[in-house]
Amino acid sequence: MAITQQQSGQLSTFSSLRRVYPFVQGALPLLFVGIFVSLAAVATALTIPFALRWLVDNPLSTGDVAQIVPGVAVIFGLGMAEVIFIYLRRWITLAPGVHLEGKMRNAIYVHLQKLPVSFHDKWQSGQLLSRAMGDISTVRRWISFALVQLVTSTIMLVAGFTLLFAFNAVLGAIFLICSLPLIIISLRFQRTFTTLARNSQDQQGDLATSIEESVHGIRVLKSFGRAGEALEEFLEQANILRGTELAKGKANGQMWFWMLLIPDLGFAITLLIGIIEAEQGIVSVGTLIAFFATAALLKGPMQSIAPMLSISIEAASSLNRFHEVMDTPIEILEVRDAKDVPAGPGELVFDDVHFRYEDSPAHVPDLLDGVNLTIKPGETMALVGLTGCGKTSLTALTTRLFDVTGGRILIDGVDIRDVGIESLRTRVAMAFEDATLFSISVRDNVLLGREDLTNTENPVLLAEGEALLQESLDIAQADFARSLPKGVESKIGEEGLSLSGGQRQRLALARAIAVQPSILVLDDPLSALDVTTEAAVEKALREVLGTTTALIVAHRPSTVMLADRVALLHNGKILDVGTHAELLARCPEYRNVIASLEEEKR
Ligand SMILES: Nc1ncnc2c1ncn2[C@@H]1O[C@H](COP(=O)(O)OP(=O)(O)OP(=O)(O)O)[C@@H](O)[C@H]1O
Repeated sequence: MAITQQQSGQLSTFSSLRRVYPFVQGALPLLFVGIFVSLAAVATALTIPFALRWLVDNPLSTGDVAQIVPGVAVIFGLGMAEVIFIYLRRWITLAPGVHLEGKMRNAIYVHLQKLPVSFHDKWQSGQLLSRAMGDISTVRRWISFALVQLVTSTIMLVAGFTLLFAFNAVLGAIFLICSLPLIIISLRFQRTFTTLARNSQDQQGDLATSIEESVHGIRVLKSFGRAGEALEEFLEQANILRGTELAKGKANGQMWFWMLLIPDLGFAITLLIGIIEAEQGIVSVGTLIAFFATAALLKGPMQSIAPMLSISIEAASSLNRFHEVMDTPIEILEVRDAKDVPAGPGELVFDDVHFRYEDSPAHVPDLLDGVNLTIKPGETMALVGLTGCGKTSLTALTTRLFDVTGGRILIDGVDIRDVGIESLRTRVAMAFEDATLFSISVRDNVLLGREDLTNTENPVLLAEGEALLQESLDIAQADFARSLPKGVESKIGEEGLSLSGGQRQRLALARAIAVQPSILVLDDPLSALDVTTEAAVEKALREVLGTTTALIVAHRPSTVMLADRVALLHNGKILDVGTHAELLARCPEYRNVIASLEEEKR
């Protein structure tokens, strides 16, 4: 999805930057200390011209050698103090930036975990990755460096110009007038650079997605001989980004050109008039030197406006991109003071359930258009239907990956929207056809849903976890895990890619079993297994399923055989429920579906 600039994109740079406050709040005292130290550096620097004036107008003009040495020593001391203050500022302001970075990254991670599956369906992972990494780092750089610098430069400019006016009002006014075009140039730069910065960040996100997708899908690309096309597409995106970066560089370069030229021009004009005034005795040489020493000090802050502005604009844009994710509401909400799912036998009821995807066109009827189905405690129900009829969608509703758009789902008589989501997801475990494993050990993958047995020091619980791990592996026929180089401690490659599809499915099944749920929802989790392994898994599963309520999406007739009853999903409704034999005998649509499943199998 191409991310379009949303509401937050229309905020001014200042309003966008202000939104950093909640994240930097805790580190504000340190930030203020940083600004204070920075101002001390400024004050020290601005004192040097006074010392210079004194040195030129007094000991140097009178030739009082005894006073020259202490005068020089004072100037040297002031210079050293300024260096130390600048060093301290850099050191002190590092911590608030790192604090903010951690806080923002944690916040976006937590929010991403809570956002509904529908959000993740719409957003490219590269876009999320670039917002969680690159954009947050940009904001950190702004806080640690640009913000303090900007505040210090502004104060230094105000104080410096006041001093210039105090030294000589005419020269001060000339220097100020000569510097005014910088404001117009800065405003023009801000307009151009805001758009460029935003485009560049979005394009970086698109590029990250492209890399992520080609790495993830490398097998498909290679086997279909599409690596060349993928490379071309990547190069095209990289070229677009290069163009934007070059445009940014050009805008920056132009800005720098004026930022360097204008103060120098102002300096030259003022110097010329200053020399004429000194000639005429209107100002003393000492005052003139002090004036230009101050003016020279102001060149730094003036010229720092360009880079500070560009960092600030980038940070504003990064904050907008960050908030586009953070502002997305968590649609799957818990009721206030949600209770745990009450202990019960595990009856699962779909009561006139309606469901449609957000982006489904208005004229299309609901995907699930009044599903009524009761799965009795301990019963195994297979769910069959033609491809695309909504079986996976129906299973996703049971753990509130999506919410029903009408009707309700009850567990032991309680609406699943009235209980805590965490509690719901420990009572209902799912395994999907597309088995996702994490880059952690086999043990941690299988016991993922059993924090109570892993995140503990208690030896009894740890032993229980070990026994459960072994049992789950046995039931899922995942014995291969024990022969991996480090057994169950072996770390699985990214998303388990170093395992075969069937091995991944078996570990995902073991993970669902290890939750010891009262309701098990399996979305065709055995599709990648050979017939013999599938039979072995089913035999072992039958023992577990004796006490567990199960809803199994079946794509193979053999999976249907595992069930006590079968429900046929047809045109958004449950058309019939019965044993395999009953449905075969009385339901032509069922015979049709079974025939198509057998066809697929061949
Ligand atoms: N996240 C989504 N957003 C929008 N539409 C979706 C989404 N997921 C699925 N769909 C659409 O909903 C319909 C039902 O999909 P679903 O995966 O539930 O069917 P299924 O019966 O499980 O299919 P299959 O048997 O092929 O696995 C399909 O037309 C699909 O394109």
